[in-house]
Amino acid sequence: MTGPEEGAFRSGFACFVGRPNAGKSTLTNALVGTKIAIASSKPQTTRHAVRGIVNRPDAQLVLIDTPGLHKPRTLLGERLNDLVRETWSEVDVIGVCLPADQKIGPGDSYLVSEIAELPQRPKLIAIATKSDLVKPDRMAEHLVRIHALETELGIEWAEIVPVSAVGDQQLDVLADLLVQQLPTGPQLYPDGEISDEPEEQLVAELIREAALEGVRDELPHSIAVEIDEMRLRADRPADKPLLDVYASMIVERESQKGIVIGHRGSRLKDIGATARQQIQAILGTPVYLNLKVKVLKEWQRDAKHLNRLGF
Ligand SMILES: Nc1nc2c(ncn2[C@@H]2O[C@H](COP(=O)(O)OP(=O)(O)OP(=O)(O)O)[C@@H](O)[C@H]2O)c(=O)[nH]1
Repeated sequence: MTGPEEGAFRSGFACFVGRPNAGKSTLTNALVGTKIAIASSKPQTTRHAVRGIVNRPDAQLVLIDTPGLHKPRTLLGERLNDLVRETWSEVDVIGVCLPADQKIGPGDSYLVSEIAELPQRPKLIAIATKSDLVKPDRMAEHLVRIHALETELGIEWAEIVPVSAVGDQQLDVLADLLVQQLPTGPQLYPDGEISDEPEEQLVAELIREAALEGVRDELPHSIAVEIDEMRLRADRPADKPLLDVYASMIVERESQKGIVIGHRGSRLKDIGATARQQIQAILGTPVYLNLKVKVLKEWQRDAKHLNRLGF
């Protein structure tokens, strides 16, 4: 059946949620594609970090980043959780990522029940991620369990869809399903603008990701990254730009500083190399990266520090 709005342009916001390692980032990157371009314009329609924009002839889907939801033990934890709930209430559709190679557990149920309690609930799509890792019978079992969450938690899935971001299975289907949940409306961002996260914030996030690689369990939320200075070096020819980035990684304790720096500075070197590569790839400019590690005791509990770090 063809409704009156069939064929109309749709636009809106989506975010992916799920336990750590559920495949959210990989999925986002796969949907947005590799052509990330950074524009420094501030988002007009949302205060939240835009992770990427999917532009299609029939729709514009804006993917929003949210930190994970955690049991709050500090002021930072509480603020992050509030931010997450706020973001959830403002998007049109939430993709709940439930990796097919893992049993649905209490963490997943907690997350979904938190969404169920939102006063304004967006549409929900259950995404059985990493479909390439499992056989059809395991996937069938997984999908049945996902379906059962509806009655268990009092929610309703608009769709349930298996996807593999790595194997490029059903990505188009997922994009279509997400777009179907958006209201009709005009483009929210100009064409060609893939991500409009302010550059400094993006660079800080890339450094933080590099720093957490391999030590996520030891330092989950104890690292913040502050950009001390970031600008194009003055005396360079126009066709050979160099971006100078001075950044501090902020930890809470001396022992954490040791972890970040590593044996004879080996980890710090790796972090720098990884982050520099990522920044260069995304900004398209060669980068000189100078990284420092600072201890700011209990920064997560201190409102002044939190404000300064942008939380
Ligand atoms: N085989 C397979 N692996 C995947 C797929 N998607 C993600 N992965 C892998 O799963 C791991 C976690 O993926 P991420 O995208 O970082 O997961 P995330 O949910 O963003 O993780 P957090 O940032 O910790 O919350 C990575 O090693 C990915 O390569 C997939 O479709 N198939």
